[in-house]
Amino acid sequence: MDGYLHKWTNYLKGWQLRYFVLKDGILSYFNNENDSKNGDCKGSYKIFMFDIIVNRSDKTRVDLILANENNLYLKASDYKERQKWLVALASQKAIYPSITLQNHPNDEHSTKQSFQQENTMTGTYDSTYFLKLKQSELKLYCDLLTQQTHDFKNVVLAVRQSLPTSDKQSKVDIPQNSKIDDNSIDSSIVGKCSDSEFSETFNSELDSVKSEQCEFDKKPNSVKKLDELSSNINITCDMLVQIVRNLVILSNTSSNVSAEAVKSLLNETQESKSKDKADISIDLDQYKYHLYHPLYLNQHLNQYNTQNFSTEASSSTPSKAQNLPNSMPSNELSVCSSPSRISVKSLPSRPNSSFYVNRKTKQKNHNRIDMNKMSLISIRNYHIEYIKETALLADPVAEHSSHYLLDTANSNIESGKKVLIRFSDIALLDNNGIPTEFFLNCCSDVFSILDSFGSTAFLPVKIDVYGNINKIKQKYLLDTEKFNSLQCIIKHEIDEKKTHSKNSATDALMWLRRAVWFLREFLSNFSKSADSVMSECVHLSYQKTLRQHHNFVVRSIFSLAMRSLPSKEDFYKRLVSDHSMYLNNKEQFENHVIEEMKLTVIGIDRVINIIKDFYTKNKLDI
Ligand SMILES: CCCCCCCCCCCCC/C=C/[C@@H](O)[C@H](CO[C@@H]1O[C@H](CO)[C@@H](O)[C@H](O)[C@H]1O)NC(=O)CCCCCCCCCCCCCCCCC
Repeated sequence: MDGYLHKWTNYLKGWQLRYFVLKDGILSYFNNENDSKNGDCKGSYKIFMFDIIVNRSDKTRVDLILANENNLYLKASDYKERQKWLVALASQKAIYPSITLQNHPNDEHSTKQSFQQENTMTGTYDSTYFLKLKQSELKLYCDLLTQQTHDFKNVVLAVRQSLPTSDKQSKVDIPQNSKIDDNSIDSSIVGKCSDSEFSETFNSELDSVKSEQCEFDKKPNSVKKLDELSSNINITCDMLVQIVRNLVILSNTSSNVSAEAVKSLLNETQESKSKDKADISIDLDQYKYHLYHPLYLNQHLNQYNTQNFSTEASSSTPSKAQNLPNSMPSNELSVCSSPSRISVKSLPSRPNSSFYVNRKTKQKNHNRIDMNKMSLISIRNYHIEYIKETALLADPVAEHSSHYLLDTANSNIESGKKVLIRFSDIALLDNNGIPTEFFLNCCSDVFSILDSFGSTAFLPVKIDVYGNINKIKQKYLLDTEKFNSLQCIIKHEIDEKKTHSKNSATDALMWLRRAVWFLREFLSNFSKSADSVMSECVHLSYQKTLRQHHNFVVRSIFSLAMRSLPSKEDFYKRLVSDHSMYLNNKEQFENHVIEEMKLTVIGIDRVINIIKDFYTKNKLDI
C-alpha cells in the first residue's frame, strides 16, 4: 500500500505531508511520490516493532508506538483512508513478524532490534517477546472492532431513522451480551478498548446520527454501506480470533521453542491472506516437541505412530463393567437418584468409547501417509478435524444425534435423545477411587454445552478441556484394567517419575479439575438466586478458581469470552433442543434446571475434593 500521510515532526514543524510506502513489513517514507520512484527514502521502519494504536480522539490518526517513546504519529486524509492504513499495517505486522525480517539499510531504528535479533540468531523463542507482539495486535483489533461496530451501529440507526415511523422501533434493541460488567474485564489488558466503550448502547449514538441522517443516502447505498461495514467487521473478528488462538498457543508454550516453529505456527493462521504459503512443505519431525499445545499435534502424530491402541486390546474391554460398576451399561441408563429425575430405559446404546478410539485411530492411520509432506496450513485444518474428532471421541453419540442437557425435563424422552451422564451418578470404587471412564464422560458431557453457545470465543476453553480429557483417556486406554481409577493413573506416573512429563495425565487432571471447579462455582452462583446476572456468576467463579492460575494473556482471553456470554434466558434455551419446551413453561423449567445444577454441584464437590486430597497427599500441585 502507498499514499500520502501527514507525519508529525515536532512542535516547530508540526504535521508534514509525506509519501508512505508499506511493503514486506517495512514502512518507508519519502518527500513525495517521485522520490519514492527514485528510491530517495527519508526513513523506514519495521512494522513489527510498533504497537499500532487506533487514536480515539482523532479518527484520521494512527499512532505507531515504540517502547522507547520514539513514536511515529500519522494522519490520513480522512477516516476511511486511516482505516485502510490500519488494516494494511496490522496485516503486515501479523504477516511479517520480527523473525522474517532482514536488516534494512535505511532503518532508523536498527539499534532497537537487539532483542529481536537475539531471538532470531539463537533460534530460540522468548515467550515474552511473542506475547507482547500478540498482545499489541489484540489491542489493535479490539480498538478497530470497537470503531467498526460503532460505525455499523451508526448506519443501522440512520437507516432506521429514515424508515417510516411505523417500521421503526423507538429504541434499538441492545443485545444482552453486549452489556458488559465493568468489573469483569481487565481493561489494562485489552488496552484502550475499554469496557464502557464496548458496552455503549446503540441509543447513545442517536443524537450524533440524527444530524447526519438527512444526507444519508437510503436504500441501495445504505445496504451497500452495511455490507461493506459488516464485511470489515468480519475481517476484524477473524483477525481477533486468530490472535486469540495464537495467544492461547503462546501462553501454553512453556519450553524453548525454535523461532521458526513459532513463526510458522503463528503465521499459519494467516493462510486466508496468503494462500501461496499453503504450498510450503515442512518437515514435521523438526516440530515434534514444539507444536504440541493446545492443538496437540505431537500427541496426535505420536498416537498414530504407536501401537498402543490395538483394536483387540481395548475394543472388547470385558473388565470394564467390573471396574466401572455404575458406568453406562450397554443399553440402559439409570438416572433416578433424585425424585425429580427419570429412569431412562432403552436409550440407544452408547458405543464403547475405547473401541471408538481404535476405530478412528485405525482409520486415520491410513490417512497418515502424507502427513510429513503436509504444509502447516493443511496440518492446521487437520487439527481442526482432529479437535472435532476429539470431541466425538469423548462423545461418540454426538456424531449421530444432537444432544441436549435437559431433554429429560418434562419426561420427554421417547425421542431417544441422549441423556447426559452426571457427576452425581459417579459411583466410587474402593478407596474412593474415581472411575476414570465415567469421570471423563461426565466431563465431556457437561462441557459439551459450550458447543451450543455457538461462539468461537469458547473455542480455547473447549480445546483445553477436551485436550486434557484426551490426555487422560490415552493413558487409560493403555491399560483400562490397571487404570480403572484416576488415582491409579496418577500413582503410576508418580512411581515412574513422570508427573512432570509433557502431556502427563497428572498435569491434565490438575487442569481438568480446575475447569470442573470453575464449573462448580458457576453452577453454585447461578443456582443461588434467580436474580443472579450471568456475567457476575461467571466473573465471581473465575475470581475464585481459575484467575489465580492464569497469566495476563489468559486473563484477557477470559475477558473476551465474557463478551460472548449468552443471556440467562438464552442459556436456559440452549439446554434443550426444543426451545418451546422452555418457553412454554419457563418457571417449571428453570426450577428443574436449578435443581439439576444443585445436584451437579454436590456431585462435583465429592470428586474434586477427593482429587485435591489425593494430590495434596502426594505433594503434587493442585
Ligand atoms: C457460562 C459459561 C461461561 C464460560 C466462561 C469461560 C471462561 C473461561 C476462560 C478461560 C479461558 C481459558 C483458555 C485456556 C487456558 C489455558 O491456558 C489454561 C492452562 O492450560 C493448561 O496448560 C498446561 C501447560 O501449561 C497444559 O499442560 C494443560 O494441559 C492445559 O490445560 N487452562 C485452563 O485454565 C482451564 C480452563 C478451563 C475453563 C473451563 C470453563 C468451563 C465453562 C463451562 C460452562 C458450561 C456450563 C454448563 C452448564 C451445565 C448446567 C447443568
